[in-house]
Amino acid sequence: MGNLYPIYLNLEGQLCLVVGGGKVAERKIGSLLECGARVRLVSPQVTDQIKKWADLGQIELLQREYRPSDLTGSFLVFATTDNAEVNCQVARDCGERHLPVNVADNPTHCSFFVPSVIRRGKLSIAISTGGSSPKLAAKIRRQLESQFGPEYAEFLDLLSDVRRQVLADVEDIGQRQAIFYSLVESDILDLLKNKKYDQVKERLKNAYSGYRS
Ligand SMILES: C[C@@]1(CC(=O)O)C2=NC(=C\c3[nH]c(c(CCC(=O)O)c3CC(=O)O)Cc3[nH]c(c(CC(=O)O)c3CCC(=O)O)/C=C3\N/C(=C\2)[C@@H](CCC(=O)O)[C@]3(C)CC(=O)O)/[C@H]1CCC(=O)O
Ligand SMILES: NC(=O)c1ccc[n+]([C@@H]2O[C@H](COP(=O)([O-])OP(=O)(O)OC[C@H]3O[C@@H](n4cnc5c(N)ncnc54)[C@H](O)[C@@H]3O)[C@@H](O)[C@H]2O)c1
Repeated sequence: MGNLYPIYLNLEGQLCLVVGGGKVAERKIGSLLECGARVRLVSPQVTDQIKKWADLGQIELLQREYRPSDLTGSFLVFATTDNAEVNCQVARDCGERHLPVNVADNPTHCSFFVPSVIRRGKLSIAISTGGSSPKLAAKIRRQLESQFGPEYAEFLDLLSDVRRQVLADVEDIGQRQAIFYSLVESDILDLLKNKKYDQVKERLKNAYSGYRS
């Protein structure tokens, strides 16, 4: 396998098919729902949590064995059964239809892997070991989790607001770059971490008040 190409997908409203309804399916469905995907699940047996999602109308449940026609309309496919042959058939069917497929028990049949993810508001950090060791990916996630605290979510919200304002107010590209640079390099993250919000306001005011066109 060569280098993997990392991308961030917008799954809002997109139909994702999950084949199999066990522990792995439950984890994949949880993260798909967090991203606003529509989930169709096909599996004779399902976990209690999956049943709950179906009862609440949060996912579509087809409680039977997989058929190739289940793939119709899918944007992404996850083969998570405990039957290697079924998973392999799903991968083949997806290959014929040029559909991206994740196969839980066989990295060589995956056209994409699911990474381990840290989220802090709009910041997301994804970690993959190219299928070599999901356990190491999870360990690195835990290490990074302590390094990137909740203040990053607040910082990004501020940066996003300021960015919109600066793009509207400051015509000169050089000046805009200088403002963005000074904010990113400032001590605002530390101030947020220590809840010194008055000083944060001060920093923001100083950062771009002199530049208005
Ligand atoms: C990151 C994460 C994302 C997610 O699934 O949400 C993820 N696996 C996670 C957890 C996890 N995985 C496994 C256990 C059980 C404990 C253990 O056995 O270690 C646990 C639970 C735990 O660790 O507690 C075992 C396992 N995983 C795969 C196989 C099959 C194989 O390798 O052949 C087997 C062996 C089965 C066996 O032994 O029979 C395959 C894949 N798992 C991947 C991703 C992809 C590669 C990612 C990369 O590039 O690194 C890939 C290739 C396909 C895919 O699923 O996308 C998530 C961590 C979330 C987090 O905690 O942050
Ligand atoms: N990728 C990962 O992150 C990861 C992690 C752990 C384990 N695994 C592997 O993934 C596989 C699934 O693990 P699990 O713990 O979720 O298994 P599980 O036993 O909890 O669930 C298997 C599910 O597959 C369903 N199923 C069986 N045949 C089917 C068919 N023909 N059509 C549709 N659904 C069918 C069953 O009804 C059941 O719901 C195993 O092979 C395991 O080794 C992968």
